[in-house]
Amino acid sequence: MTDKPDKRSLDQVRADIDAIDREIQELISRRAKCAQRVADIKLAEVLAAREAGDATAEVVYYRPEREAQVLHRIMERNQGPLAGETVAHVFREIMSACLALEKPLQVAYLGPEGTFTQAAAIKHFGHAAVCVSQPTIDSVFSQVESGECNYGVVPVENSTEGMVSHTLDNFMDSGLKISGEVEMAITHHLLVAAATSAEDVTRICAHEQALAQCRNWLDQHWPAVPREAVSSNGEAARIAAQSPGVAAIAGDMAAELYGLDKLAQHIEDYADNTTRFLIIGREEVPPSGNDKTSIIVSSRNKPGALYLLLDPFRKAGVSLTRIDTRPSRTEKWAYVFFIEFEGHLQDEKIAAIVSELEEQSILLKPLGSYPQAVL
Ligand SMILES: O=C(O)C(=O)C[C@]1(C(=O)O)C=C[C@@H](O)C=C1
Repeated sequence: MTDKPDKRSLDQVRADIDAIDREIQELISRRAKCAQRVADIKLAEVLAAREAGDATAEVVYYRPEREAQVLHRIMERNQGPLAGETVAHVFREIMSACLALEKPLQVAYLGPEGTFTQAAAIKHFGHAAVCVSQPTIDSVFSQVESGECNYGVVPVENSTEGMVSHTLDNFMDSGLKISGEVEMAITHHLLVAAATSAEDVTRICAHEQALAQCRNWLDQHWPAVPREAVSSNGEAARIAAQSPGVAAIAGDMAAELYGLDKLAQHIEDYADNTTRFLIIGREEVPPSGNDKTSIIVSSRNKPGALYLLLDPFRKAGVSLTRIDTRPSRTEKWAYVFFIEFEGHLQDEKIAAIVSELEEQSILLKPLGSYPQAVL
């Protein structure tokens, strides 16, 4: 049996916590000053490059490969009692704040507010990034292309609903690069305005994908209540906040944003429902040591075409993480494949595979190499 702590020992431990907090705060300030110094160095380097005749040189404040390395190292050296991922989340926010001191990032995401895409943007960039809601995937791309926003966040695949073809189609025409990926476990709740009871609910609203992902649960628990598909779960939550008769299916972010109560939690039919998002930007990302590469390849419509495209990966022992095909949109493209694999375009082995593929395909477009998701 452990002794009940007395008042003095509680005070003592709190005094320890106060002293530790002071130290942590000092260290965070020192770290932030380092980030400011980093920003000065980056700016000086770009000014020197411009003076030397490189008119296109631009300061790149956000460095995804460096952030991934920092977060990996934090998780590796973690000794507990906090989980490695928990500590990494804290450092994610510290780096986010340090980067905002260098330059606040504008991040376009597929909105509206309260959707999982916004949650993905915050998970990846931290709370110091300025996240800007966009009505469509196209406008996320165009905001980044025009330089209005530094980066964009778009959904690319869902473990139960499959790939988001509109995102992949955008890559065919865009010069943007993938600079990162985020995975989000998607958990849905049944949400209502405060003080609404189950008996008051006469309609359930959600995006059609969310309605599909919760179909069995709804059939079992709410068979008689009409369901209505709306443009997003965030929109459903907004409606529920204004109309007590409406329940919304949405995630924690929407519940918090609109101050909704949970009538039921985790109502999705499949527990491991995950959505993957891509970060899009204008720069190529240097290797982090733990990277993925995405390419678009089109090949001639001849027997064994897919086999020929995949064989270089098999020979080099490189793991594919995804392969998808889209209907070709030009006459000469017979097939268009989206292929993702482990490694970086700057790795010799990967560069050799890509040049072998180039010989066999009508078109090969690298979409970028980027650090594998850490959190
Ligand atoms: O190392 C850099 O290039 C930094 O700008 C510093 C820092 C950090 O806080 O650690 C901040 C932003 C970058 O995205 C990466 C890392």
